[in-house]
Amino acid sequence: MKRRKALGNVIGVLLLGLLVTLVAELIDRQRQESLRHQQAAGQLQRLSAELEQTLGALMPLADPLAARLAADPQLPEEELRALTEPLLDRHRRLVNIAISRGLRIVHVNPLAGNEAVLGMDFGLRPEMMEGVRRAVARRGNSLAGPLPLLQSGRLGVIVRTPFFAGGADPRSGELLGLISTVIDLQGLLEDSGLYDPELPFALALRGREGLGERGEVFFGDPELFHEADLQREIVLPDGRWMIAAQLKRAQGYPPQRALWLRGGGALLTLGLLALVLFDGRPARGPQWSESMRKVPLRGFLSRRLLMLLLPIIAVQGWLSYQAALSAAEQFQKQLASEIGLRVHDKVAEFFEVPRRVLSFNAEQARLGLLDVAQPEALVGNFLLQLRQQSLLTFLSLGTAEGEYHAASRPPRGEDRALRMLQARQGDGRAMLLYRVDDANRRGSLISRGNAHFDARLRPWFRAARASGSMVWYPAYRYAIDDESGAYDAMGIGMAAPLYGRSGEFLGVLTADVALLQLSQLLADITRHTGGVAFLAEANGDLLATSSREPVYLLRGTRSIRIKASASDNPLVRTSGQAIAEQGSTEGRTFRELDGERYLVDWGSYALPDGPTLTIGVALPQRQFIAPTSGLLRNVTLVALAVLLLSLLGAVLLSNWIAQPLGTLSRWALRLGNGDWSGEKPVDSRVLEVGMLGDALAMMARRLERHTEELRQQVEARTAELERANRELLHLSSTDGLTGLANRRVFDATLAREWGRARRARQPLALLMLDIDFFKRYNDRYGHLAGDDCLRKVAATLQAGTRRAGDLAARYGGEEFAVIASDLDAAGALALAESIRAAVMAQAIAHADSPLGVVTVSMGVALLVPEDDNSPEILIKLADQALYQAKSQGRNRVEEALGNLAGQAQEVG
Ligand SMILES: Nc1nc2c(ncn2[C@@H]2O[C@H](COP(=O)(O)OP(=O)(O)OP(=O)(O)O)[C@@H](O)[C@H]2O)c(=O)[nH]1
Repeated sequence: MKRRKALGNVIGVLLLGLLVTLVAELIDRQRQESLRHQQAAGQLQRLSAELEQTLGALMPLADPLAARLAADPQLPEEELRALTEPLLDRHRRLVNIAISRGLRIVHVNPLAGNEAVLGMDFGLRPEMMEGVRRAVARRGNSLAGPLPLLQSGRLGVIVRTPFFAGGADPRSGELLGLISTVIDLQGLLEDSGLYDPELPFALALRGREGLGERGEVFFGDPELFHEADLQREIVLPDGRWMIAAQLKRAQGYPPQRALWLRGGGALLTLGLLALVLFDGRPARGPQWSESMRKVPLRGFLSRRLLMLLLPIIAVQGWLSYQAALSAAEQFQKQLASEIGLRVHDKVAEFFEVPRRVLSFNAEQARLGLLDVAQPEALVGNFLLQLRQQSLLTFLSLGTAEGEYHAASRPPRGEDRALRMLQARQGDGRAMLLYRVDDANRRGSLISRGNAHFDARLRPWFRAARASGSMVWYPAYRYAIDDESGAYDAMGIGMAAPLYGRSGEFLGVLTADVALLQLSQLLADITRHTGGVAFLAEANGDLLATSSREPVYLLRGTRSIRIKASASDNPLVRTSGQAIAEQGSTEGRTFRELDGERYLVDWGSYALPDGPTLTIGVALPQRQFIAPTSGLLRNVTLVALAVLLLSLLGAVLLSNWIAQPLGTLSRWALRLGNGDWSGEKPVDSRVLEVGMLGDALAMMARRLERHTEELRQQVEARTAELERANRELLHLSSTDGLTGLANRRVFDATLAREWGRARRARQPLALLMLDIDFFKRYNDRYGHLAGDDCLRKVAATLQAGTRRAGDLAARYGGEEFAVIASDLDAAGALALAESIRAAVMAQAIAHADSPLGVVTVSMGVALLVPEDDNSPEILIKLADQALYQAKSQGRNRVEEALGNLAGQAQEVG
């Protein structure tokens, strides 16, 4: 029975352990799943933003060309080719560029494979007119498609850039034509990371012609829109696309997590099993299986409560710990993302400066508001702009003759007053640096720099010349030989070629920012984080670091770029190496450095129309660990507190339950031992305990009453028994007829008195008495009268023997005997005589007796007990004497004379 119960407990615990483990695993799986969902949502958001950005960067691609065509609509085919060629070269996702005059396409690049497009009229292609109309109505870029491309059958989106008749306000002019830039959609998706089989979700896109959810599905499985896990909107310049994502099936639960969880569950189960198996039993001993040791209720309850509470607390603690970990993880990612985002914003803001400034100036030049022939006025204008743009380092013009006119803010040194730089042909293109006063007037000459500065050899000039349009040029070291080293820095910026009315080349405008400024911005962002942020080119060459280490080395006049993975700053170097190892354009990883763990987070940033850069951020993990460890510590403390409170609660509760029961059981024990004193010791408010106390009290009262009754009954019965015993004793020692001692008592008394007399060496007398002619009496008066006569003789005998040492007994029939101690012969004879006389004196009528009354004959014997005599001899002697009395006439006393005399003499 007990064994079966123990087996049941073991099975119960195993099932409980299994259940707890399964539930914990289920919760963890769900948590993992929701984490995966969150991560996917974040990834989709990032990639969608990337797509928006990539599209956004491609949209204004044809703007400079449009500006050029607006100014000069009749450019010959070769010039058109020269203008479109660099665009196609720089942007690998461009499939072709087509230019229409009015609505008829007059130029397409490349021509090979696109011959069908040439001469095509949009007016005759209604499916294309929609996008064209939108662009014309907006008087700006519009995104059309996606459409299957005539050439490849692949999907392409088309940016329609209309251009209008020029003048002061180009917005009012009539439509001159359109530039159609065809972009490969799949390539676009690849660039933004959306076309990647490794993505954790499947994708579909809808919203052809920017119609959003009303538009057709043009990419992926349309079904996805019905059962999407995630949806997002992609905002286009004149419409929307919708993106739907469905999470791919999980690759399975991480086996390590399962191992941990199941191991924990198994340990918990083992712990519980140990508690159950050794609950209240000695660990070993012969009685282990025979009997269950009794355990106090308090201990029993405490253990049971703990058995119940411990798994709950353990599971609760574990879940809280996991939640805290997850919160910490979220916090960590959020912080890293926030800093990444701020860096990203700053970088975007930084690179927007040269683009904005240059676009403005190029537009001014196109409108004839900047006159290259008036360099003084031009530089004055530049200085004004420089004052408004604190990030701008250079705004310059390089003329077709190699002259140089610039306004500048020196990136280094104490003296940051604006400078005016000029290298004129008249001066042999010697570089002169002047300080500029607040009114933008030329001040003192600071330095004579390069002896023969030729703007045409500078990278910005060459880039603009090569592209024929506004273009980013690669980062380069400034070539201003300033003695104070104020220009010992690198710059990056945009350059745009300027053309005259008749298309003649006038020079190159450039707006440039010193990368030192960017380093400063990055330093501001990461100042209190203990980490670094840096910007590098796609090949890893550093552009700026928040730690402001040099980003290039000088070898003579040559500058050698430093890669992030070779930076002097160990953290930048470690991060650069991590990024190089991973080889992806964005990612997140952890790296150890000097015993500190860092989160390295990087992403790519594509300059609009320019190169793609890498933004890296490395943050020490203690930044995240501090709040996290606080959280974890709190969770652990709370779990411990709950554990202690549970222990205390279990003990208190057990005590509270066990204490009154203990008192009651001790009381019941006292009651069992017959101690009725004392009142009910417990007055509990708990119904069951109260009832038990009342029941025990009632039982005690009943038992007390019952015991008292029993005691009284026993007392009465004992008294009765004693009386009966006494009566029995009396009856067994008394002759029923006469009330004298019977023969048994006579025999015992004689033996006892004989012994006593022998010890005292005193004589013992025996008197034998027999009624004379009693047969006759019976015969005459009847047997009843005979009995009555016997009683009367006995009463006389009793009355005559009142001494303490005398015993009168019925010897048998009508014969009586008297034992008399302490009497000599004379006394014995006298006693006999008095009895005889007393009987006769009673005068009981006896008609058949010679005297007419009842008489008695008596024989007396007396002996001092010796070795040669005995009680039997004494009886015999008395009997002989009686016989003599009978034979000598009756009614007389005879003595056993011979012996008696001798005896008496001896005694006397
Ligand atoms: N009524 C009555 N008679 C008894 C009792 N015991 C003995 N007897 C009678 O006593 C008589 C004794 O008679 P016997 O021994 O012959 O002697 P006796 O008639 O007394 O003559 P002696 O002794 O020679 O004088 C008998 O007849 C018995 O029946 C008794 O308890 N009650």
